[in-house]
Amino acid sequence: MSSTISSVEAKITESTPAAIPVTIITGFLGSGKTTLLNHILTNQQGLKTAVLVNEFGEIGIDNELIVTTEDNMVELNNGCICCTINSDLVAAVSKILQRPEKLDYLVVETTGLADPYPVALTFLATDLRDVTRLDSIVTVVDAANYSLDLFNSEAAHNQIAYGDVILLNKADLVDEGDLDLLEVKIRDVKEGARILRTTNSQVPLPLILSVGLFESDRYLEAGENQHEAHQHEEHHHHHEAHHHEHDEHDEAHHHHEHHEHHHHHSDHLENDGFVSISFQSDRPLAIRKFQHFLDNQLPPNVFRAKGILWFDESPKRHIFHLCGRRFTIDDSEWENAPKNQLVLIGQDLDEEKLRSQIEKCFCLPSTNRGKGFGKK
Ligand SMILES: Nc1nc2c(ncn2[C@@H]2O[C@H](COP(=O)(O)OP(=O)(O)OP(=O)(O)O)[C@@H](O)[C@H]2O)c(=O)[nH]1
Repeated sequence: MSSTISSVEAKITESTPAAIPVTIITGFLGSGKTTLLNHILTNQQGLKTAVLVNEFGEIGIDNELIVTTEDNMVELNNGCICCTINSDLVAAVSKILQRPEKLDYLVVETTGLADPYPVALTFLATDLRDVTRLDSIVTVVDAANYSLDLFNSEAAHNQIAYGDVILLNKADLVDEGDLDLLEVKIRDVKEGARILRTTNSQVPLPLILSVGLFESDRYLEAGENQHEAHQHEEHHHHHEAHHHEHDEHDEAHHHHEHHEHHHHHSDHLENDGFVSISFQSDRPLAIRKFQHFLDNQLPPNVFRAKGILWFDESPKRHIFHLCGRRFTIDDSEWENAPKNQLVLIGQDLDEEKLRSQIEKCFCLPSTNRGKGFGKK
């Protein structure tokens, strides 16, 4: 480590005695980020932890799925926090820090399509640097869907490249040999990566929080060279720099090359071609029709879906997750009036067709439920 870098680090430490440690949780769609967040919130005892969640999709399903009961969660649903040094993110964090109660830790969960680099930079290159200390970037990898991630998304690649700790999650779904192969692939993207194998993101918290793993020098150097003059293009620059770092690796190389020519800041809002379609209704779904939709109509380009579902046949609140080709539906209890909320995320989706197919899964309004026709 050069003396310049050490002095930059020393300066950061010195100038921020009461800085709140921040961990960024990143990882591709459905990899287990919210599961990790819940694990942290449940087990980080005695510490006041605030969470900031950025979700891809118009309806925030995650706020229904995160275990916090206190008013310590902030959602940023309008747009992707990864796109730039983001004033919304700065404002949201500043607001959390201004609360009267003392805060011990901040965890930021990015969307599955976010590049963690600009998120990290937002903590390093704005006023936040005086009040926060970026502790680590934790990347959750879905071991059952990994190659697909890498193939389809530049963000997925960067999440691994910038992860200080990488959780090889969903180890229960993959056999040992495949996990070994995956580790090799991940080390191709990030040499010397700290990889931990997990199921349900259950990692001992001392291994990921307050670990001081984040190497601010890498980010600050990039900032010095490229960021100052073109604040809005740091994302682009980053990819260029990153490209050089990894151009030995064919998969990553092709991938990056493709984006390098087409990547422009505003394009990134399209999130590597992923789009989300949201559905809400206060009519119940017919279980057989929805099952038929899942089994026979759901196209393979829907990569991720999540929802809080209400079935006509069941008094329960059902939590629906689809990651790749696998889906689960779990039971819980309604705390509010039942309704349906569903988000589908994928590439090249035929929105009109999907909307019409889902619409057909809802029950016709019945008179004894007292709802008018077409009521939404
Ligand atoms: N079998 C299995 N399922 C898991 C594991 N970890 C998480 N899941 C499930 O995977 C689904 C997605 O998990 P989330 O934690 O919501 O994933 P996420 O990364 O927050 O998803 P997005 O916010 O949509 O990107 C849920 O159904 C989880 O219960 C695991 O280790 N094994």
